[in-house]
Amino acid sequence: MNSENDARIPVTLLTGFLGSGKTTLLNAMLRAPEMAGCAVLINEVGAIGIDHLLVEQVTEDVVLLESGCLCCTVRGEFSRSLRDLFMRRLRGEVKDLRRVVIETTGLADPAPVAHMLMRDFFLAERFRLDGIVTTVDARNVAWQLGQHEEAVRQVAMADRVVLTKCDLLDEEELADGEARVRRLNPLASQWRSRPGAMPEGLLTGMALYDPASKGEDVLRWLSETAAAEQTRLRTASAFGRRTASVSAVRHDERVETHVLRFTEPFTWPVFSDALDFILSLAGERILRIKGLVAIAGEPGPRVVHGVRQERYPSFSLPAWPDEDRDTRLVFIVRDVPLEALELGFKLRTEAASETTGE
Ligand SMILES: Nc1nc2c(ncn2[C@@H]2O[C@H](COP(=O)(O)OP(=O)(O)OP(=O)(O)O)[C@@H](O)[C@H]2O)c(=O)[nH]1
Repeated sequence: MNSENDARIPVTLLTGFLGSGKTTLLNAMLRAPEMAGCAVLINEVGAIGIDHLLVEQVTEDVVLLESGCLCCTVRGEFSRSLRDLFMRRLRGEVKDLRRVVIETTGLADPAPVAHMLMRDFFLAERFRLDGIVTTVDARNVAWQLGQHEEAVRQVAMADRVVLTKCDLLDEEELADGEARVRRLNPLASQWRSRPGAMPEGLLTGMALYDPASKGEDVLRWLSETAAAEQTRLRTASAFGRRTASVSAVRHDERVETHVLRFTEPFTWPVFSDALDFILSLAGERILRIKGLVAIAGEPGPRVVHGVRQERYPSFSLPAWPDEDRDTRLVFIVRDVPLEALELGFKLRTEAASETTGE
């Protein structure tokens, strides 16, 4: 069946390593007129979700998948959410559903998600995996592809790759990033991001996702997923119950997500200094930071982002996006205990308060 006379709802999988610009690209995509009628499923690991609060509310249908990493819990909340979406459309509660975009976590392996969309009978009859779009952080491409298997899989399985942070690099560095991507996946088309805009034609002409065009590795990952699924089904029927995970260990076990929460507002210089202190101590062991920070006297939170040791410009929201007014910081780290982060923050903010008398 060609995709033009296929009535199934196209699903785009938006993936990419930690901090590579998925949410930024998603916001740009949702502003594009051709994305009208798009529902969004956002998956986040960690005790709190922040990304869904930062997706601009141009679509009413933003669903947060928070019960764990999508690739590990694919049979649970993810398939349920897609089913619910379809049933709500049938009941007329979702008026216009022309596309679904699923933003995965930065550590997700796309293979189980792709496998589920292609093999689950209910879903495969109603939705079609249109394609996989992967964001690649041009500034950190060598580190990501060199050290993180998840990043390699995300690029290898992509139909379209968007190189991000291009505004921060020169032509030679960008060409190097593109060449690294091409070596892993010569068939994926590549785009360079432009701040605030969806790359032109990014989603046009994406036919059905075709794993066969992606090389042997991708076929192997998909078949490993299928084999794990068979084992799961056998185990499930043997014990008469369903289990949630497809694979016991899919991620680097040393990578953890910690959440710090503070009830008292900060002053910006004190917070900023404490965060810099943590970054200087933990260094390369910090993979990603993001959070909402309560600043005394400001009506909305400051949004902070960091990838490895680099902090990105923070910005203020005019109002809090939900009822919760606490500072919430998510740290994705390797080999950094939560207590070290807590202690670092405590020491530094207390010292600053003593100096300034706050
Ligand atoms: N200069 C610049 N900054 C960017 C670009 N794309 C993203 N960023 C910044 O990079 C940081 C991370 O971007 P996100 O869009 O949150 O990245 P993400 O992939 O959704 O992050 P996770 O969900 O944590 O994996 C933010 O501070 C963005 O503003 C870009 O093209 N140029």
